[in-house]
Amino acid sequence: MSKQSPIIAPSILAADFARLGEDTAAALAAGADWVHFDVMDNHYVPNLTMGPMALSALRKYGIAAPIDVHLMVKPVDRIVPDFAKAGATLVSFHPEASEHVDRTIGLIKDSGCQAGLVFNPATSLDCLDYVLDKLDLVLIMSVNPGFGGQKFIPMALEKLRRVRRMIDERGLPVRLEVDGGVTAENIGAIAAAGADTFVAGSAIFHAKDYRAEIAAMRAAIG
Ligand SMILES: O=C(CO)[C@H](O)[C@H](O)COP(=O)(O)O
Ligand SMILES: [Fe+2]
Repeated sequence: MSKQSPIIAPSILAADFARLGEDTAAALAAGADWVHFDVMDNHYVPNLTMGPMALSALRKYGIAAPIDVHLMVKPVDRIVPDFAKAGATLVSFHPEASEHVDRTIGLIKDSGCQAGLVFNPATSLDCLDYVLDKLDLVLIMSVNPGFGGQKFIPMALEKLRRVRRMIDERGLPVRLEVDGGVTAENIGAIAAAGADTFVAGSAIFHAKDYRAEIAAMRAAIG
């Protein structure tokens, strides 16, 4: 199993919160594949964003694309079924935010969602040895979580290469996602390091022309 077809997932953290439905729909109409939905709890990370009600509102508005929920909340288990009911497609969490990583993965799957595990820049990949075959996605953070608009941390590239090797050696259909500071300028190097799923917030939503920005990203991925 090698790299899967590229997915571009705009982080709506950088969208206009006063017109979230329209802005999300505009990014999808401009060629994005997924919606990346950042959930911050002012506890696991020092910021506060959106919950299941906002996700449900996007579904009601008519957003039908896969919604990739990035949970930066601790503890994580209690809120997982709420996001599943609200219409999440994939739910990712940080191992530090769960007392029992394997149990949380099971909970996400039993709720009817795909499961992802997220690694901060300084978090070890050790637990992946034990759970990689149960995951649908591994997310490598290329910034410290909590805020959009930060600069890409280059050491994420080596981590991506390591996870790409693990996925390929085991022949697993696991997506490898990157999140934080992704731009049309650095996305080529990120793809070459093994990522196939790209979150980009500021680069897309702060661009004048979403379509041109997404097209430039796709061209650079190759
Ligand atoms: O999880 C996140 C931050 O914790 C965001 O998804 C990430 O920062 C994307 O925003 P940008 O592309 O602006 O860096
Ligand atoms: Fe994120």
